[in-house]
Amino acid sequence: MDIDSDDEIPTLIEHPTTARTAARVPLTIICGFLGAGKSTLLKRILTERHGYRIAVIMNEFGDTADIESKAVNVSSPDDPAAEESEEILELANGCLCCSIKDSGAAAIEKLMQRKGAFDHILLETTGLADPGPIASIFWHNEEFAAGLGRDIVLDGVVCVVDAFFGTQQMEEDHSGSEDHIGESLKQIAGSDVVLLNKVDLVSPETLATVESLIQRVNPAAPIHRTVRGDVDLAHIMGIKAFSAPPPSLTPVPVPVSAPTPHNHNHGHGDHCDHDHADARDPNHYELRGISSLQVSCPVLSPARFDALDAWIRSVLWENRIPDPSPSSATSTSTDAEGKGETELLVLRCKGLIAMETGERYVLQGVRSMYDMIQVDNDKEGKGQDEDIDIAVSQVGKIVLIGKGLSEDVRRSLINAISGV
Ligand SMILES: Nc1nc2c(ncn2[C@@H]2O[C@H](COP(=O)(O)OP(=O)(O)OP(=O)(O)O)[C@@H](O)[C@H]2O)c(=O)[nH]1
Repeated sequence: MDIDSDDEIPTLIEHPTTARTAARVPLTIICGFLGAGKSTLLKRILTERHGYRIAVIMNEFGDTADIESKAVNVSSPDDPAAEESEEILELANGCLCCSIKDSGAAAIEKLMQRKGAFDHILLETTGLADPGPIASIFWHNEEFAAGLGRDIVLDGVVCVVDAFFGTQQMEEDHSGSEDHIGESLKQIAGSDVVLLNKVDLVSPETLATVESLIQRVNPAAPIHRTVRGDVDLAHIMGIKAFSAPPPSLTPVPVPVSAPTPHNHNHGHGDHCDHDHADARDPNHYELRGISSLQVSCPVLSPARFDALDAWIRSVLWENRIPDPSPSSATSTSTDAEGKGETELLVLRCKGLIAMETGERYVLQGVRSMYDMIQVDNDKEGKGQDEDIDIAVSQVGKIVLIGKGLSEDVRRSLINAISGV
């Protein structure tokens, strides 16, 4: 990406706030461990009066007796669409429930025929699903962009984690193979928001432990504690994870006289009752083959921005850091020897990049696909304090989540952005 090139300058026609993009319905992917509480969350959304018009796409709503019985109540026997009620149900609170039993795309296409009847789509995945490939269907997919992509835009990925079994699941969900990353870790890695559910079942200590694990696997995702999926829907919908700066990467401005910042990336409500004794090195963490890496990003010149872009391409597309010197070479897929070292693989990357020219870019990546989208300082700071723009212009941050994110990778990234 060459930001100096005239070809790359965003055109006035395609500004993000134009009518074309505004008309698209946001879609949120809900993933999570088996039994973590995905269906409970969705049932709550489908049955409570919350004022949102949401279409929920569930895997097996045929098994969800209480939702079906409500649907029977709202279906009229002489309704010509009754035959279809097995696939799309209209619920009393204005939501729609759609089954995705057969072909996912067909279910969504059918749903989109009712566009206007809902403002948001929630898509539940199975407990074993890796959200990365699913997110890819709705992002950077040419077929999708030419078809459903005209009506739908990916808003974010939400992962429901079981507070009771979460730690155990993350520890166990890892086969003997060095290359295997457990699905539960992929789900946390691939998410933009984590709902830590079933907090009623655990002690504050257990809660702090599982929360700390999640945060170290995915430092970019805010964590919200929930009981039976009771969450303010604004935390999981309309988050614009693929176009707006991640809130957890947005530095909070601190008054000069303030004490040492209480550096919280996660947003579990307004309280903070757990201790932070477990807050180890926040820049690098590895659990069962998956690791995360955070690097502060200085204000970049256009040349450094290009170097960062080239670095990301090399890491995401070729699974290697660019031109590693023999002493700093990280074992990669091209390393024939590979003796015991971990292959470099980025499952997710996020970042906020400030330019000398005053522009800000959001980096958002899912596996080999990524975007660096320019953020409109005035319009995209939704719900944020205006002062934050000042702080953001001074420093950015890059977070990588995946495998083999060694010290060499960090050094190489720092070199790329600092020009060393
Ligand atoms: N105590 C307690 N139980 C919960 C909570 N949330 C869900 N449950 C229960 O946990 C069980 C599993 O919840 P589900 O919502 O079916 O979980 P799921 O993620 O949809 O499960 P799969 O579809 O099998 O992956 C159910 O018996 C729920 O009633 C919670 O916050 N606290």
